[in-house]
Amino acid sequence: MTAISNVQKTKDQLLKGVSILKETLHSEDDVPHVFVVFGASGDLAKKKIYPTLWWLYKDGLLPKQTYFVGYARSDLSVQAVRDKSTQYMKLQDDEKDKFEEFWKYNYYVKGSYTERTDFEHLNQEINTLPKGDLAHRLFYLALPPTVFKDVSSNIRLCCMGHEGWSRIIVEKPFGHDSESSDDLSQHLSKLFREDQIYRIDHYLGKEMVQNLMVLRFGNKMFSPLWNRDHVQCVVITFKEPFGTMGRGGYFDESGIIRDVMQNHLMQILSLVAMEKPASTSAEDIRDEKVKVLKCMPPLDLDNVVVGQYTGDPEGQGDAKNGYLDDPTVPKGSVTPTFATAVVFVKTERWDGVPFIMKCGKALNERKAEVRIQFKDVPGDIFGGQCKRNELVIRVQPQEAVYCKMMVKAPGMNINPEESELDLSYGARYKGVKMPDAYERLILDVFCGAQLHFVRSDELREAWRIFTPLLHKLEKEKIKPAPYKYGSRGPQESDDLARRFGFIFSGTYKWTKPQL
Ligand SMILES: NC(=O)C1=CN([C@@H]2O[C@H](COP(=O)(O)OP(=O)(O)OC[C@H]3O[C@@H](n4cnc5c(N)ncnc54)[C@H](OP(=O)(O)O)[C@@H]3O)[C@@H](O)[C@H]2O)C=CC1
Ligand SMILES: O=C1O[C@H](COP(=O)(O)O)[C@@H](O)[C@H](O)[C@H]1O
Repeated sequence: MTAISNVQKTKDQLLKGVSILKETLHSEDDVPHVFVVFGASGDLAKKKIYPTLWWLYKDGLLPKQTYFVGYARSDLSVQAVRDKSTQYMKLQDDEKDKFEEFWKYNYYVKGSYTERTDFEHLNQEINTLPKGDLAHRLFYLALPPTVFKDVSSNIRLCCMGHEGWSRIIVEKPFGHDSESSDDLSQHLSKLFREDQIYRIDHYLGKEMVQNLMVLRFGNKMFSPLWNRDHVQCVVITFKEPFGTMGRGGYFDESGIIRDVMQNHLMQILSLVAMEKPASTSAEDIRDEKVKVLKCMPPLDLDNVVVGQYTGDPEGQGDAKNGYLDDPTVPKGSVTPTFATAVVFVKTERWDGVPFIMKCGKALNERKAEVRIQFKDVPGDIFGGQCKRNELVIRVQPQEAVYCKMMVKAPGMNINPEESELDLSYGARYKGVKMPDAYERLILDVFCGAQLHFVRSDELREAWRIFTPLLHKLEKEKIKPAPYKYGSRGPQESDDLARRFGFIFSGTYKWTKPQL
């Protein structure tokens, strides 16, 4: 089959998938849906939630009668919300009429997060929408954690659907440590059933994270290799090339371990390490993920490196400033902006295999990936020339799956050379639109699909693994290793990875294929 017809086939399959989805959603067309955005005045709402609702709306993926209600303390209007969010909506010239139509379904209600009467007022406003009293209701908490409890209690008291279902979507942070997370979970569980709670970890909405299950369980060739007999180590990386940029005050409360490692990287780790689930149902898959976490002992400080970026005097703009130069960061803060941690999964499959999680801000590039480094080939006959195979699943940017392998260098001699099997999505799936993580996840909430959301027991286990380390770092005020803005992080991180058997040869060179 030619490359072009392959692309067409993929598009056809995707279109078929989308039309099944539309059928499912539109089967509820006669019941109105009301999507309430709490914190409609905020950053998340303008940058992610409203743009996502617009993309879903314009693609015809939402049930026919869906109304959007923004709620916040600020004295705003629909026009003000629209003005703030339009720049993030990637509006095309030929979409202007549809865009006007979208905003006609929008409403704005001003109110506090604490007063019951304000929520009664919100409920009255919802009821005045066409068949509003019968509507299914989705409540998105795009809010700081300080008001989670008040808002969720008030929703329960005043705003639940009478005939239709109600679902609540919660953004991280889900607590600060085991105790605070349990407290929040208990609070929510008194108000809502687990099937009404959607805890967002937006990494679970990314194409390549969702792909992990298919790669692992839809291919015979990987399963015999996916274990301690063949895998030397697994490296899961998140890198961002910018610092906290004036948001240091907010970031300082959490640090990179809470911000990225305890949630996004742990979610990826459990999908890489889990056993094959009994089915693709949300509960079967989440059961397997929880089992992985249960087999992981708490993190040991000896297996962790924390870092904090310093300014690069030769850098441009923001790169000149270190974390501590941010005026919103408390003086002398020891909050890590970088961390590498080695963890173990004590199962028959993985015992002894280091899982190296690495994440940081103000680094040399933007990248998120999973790297499976395989063991050396036993019984070498090539005079030590062969490098370890690596299977890399690049989550972003430029999604790809590639396998670094040895081949005979083309020519008359038999010399091994490093090369790759390369599946670059940009080339293989040219022209196919990759939905944004939030698009997939919000659509899942409409459909009632909980697979890509965090269950309360997953959360509890993840905090169990991280809480002792976090408390120790904070109690002992452990000083992070400095690293320069724009570097790969502190040297200590590479030393740690090497100590656990990861080998970087520095010899691999990738030649981008000419398309
Ligand atoms: N389809 C595609 O798009 C493909 C793209 N490529 C590209 O080719 C380039 C090279 O490939 P890659 O797989 O990264 O292989 P490399 O061998 O260059 O790097 C492998 C790993 O070694 C780490 N590393 C880099 N420098 C050092 C160092 N000095 N000490 C210790 N560890 C180090 C990197 O970690 P860290 O992340 O911490 O820097 C990375 O995880 C990449 O940019 C990759 O994206 C390759 C194949 C296919
Ligand atoms: O959750 C978070 O993720 C973002 C990175 O998300 P991405 O989709 O752009 O990779 C990160 O910048 C932020 O600090 C963190 O809270």
